[in-house]
Amino acid sequence: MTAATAYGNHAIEDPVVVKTQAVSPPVEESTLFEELYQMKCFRTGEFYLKSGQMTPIYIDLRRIMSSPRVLRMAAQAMCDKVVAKNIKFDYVVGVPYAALPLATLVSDILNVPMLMKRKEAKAYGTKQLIEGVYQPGGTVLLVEDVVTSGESIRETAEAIRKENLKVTDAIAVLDRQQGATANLAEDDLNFLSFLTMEGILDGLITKNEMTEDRKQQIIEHLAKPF
Ligand SMILES: O=P(O)(O)OC[C@H]1O[C@H](OP(=O)(O)OP(=O)(O)O)[C@H](O)[C@@H]1O
Repeated sequence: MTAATAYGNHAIEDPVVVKTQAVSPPVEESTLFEELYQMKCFRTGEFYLKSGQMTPIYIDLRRIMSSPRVLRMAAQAMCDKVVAKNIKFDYVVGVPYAALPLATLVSDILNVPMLMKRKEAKAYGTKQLIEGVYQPGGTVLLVEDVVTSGESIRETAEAIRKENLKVTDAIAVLDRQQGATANLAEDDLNFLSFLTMEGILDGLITKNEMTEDRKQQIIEHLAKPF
């Protein structure tokens, strides 16, 4: 029997219990910032993004998979937001690769099935681009780690929509605030994030690692078209 839940109709046999809110109190932005700071996820210098743009600040959330506690906290933060916004979905898909561990935990915390989108289809086996068990017509929530332009989310949504699945919402741990919200809206995707670049820069000011002037310079740099 398929179980209908607050998150939609699951294509799995067992009754589903949504267990999100009872598990732990909501994650605070400042708490997650501190954990990411301690894990050295924020680096200033000269780095290049997927888009080719130079950035004076690089945010590497791939590091958090090395701490199950912090990884879970980041996933919980996204779950809190999804629940607060009352977003409904039947499947969770992480944008490959960095968001895959996060998506796994979001799937576990919300008890919603996960699917996996490959970067490239394999040339052997089933040759599928989307792995997992799903019913056409189901709705997918996309999970990202860090978003810049939103292009990776857009590409993932496109591949998922080709499988006759719906995608209306995407959530990330962090938005670099470089146009993703507007870009994704053009593709009928609502985008939410738990943290923002501005919040990270403010946090680095409190750590005496950045001045207000430098923050403004960085914001101006990141606002340039790329
Ligand atoms: O919003 P966008 O402009 O698409 O940029 C963000 C994407 O860039 C990074 O992935 P990356 O391409 O480095 O690949 P990875 O996840 O495999 O490390 C990040 O994990 C996002 O997926």
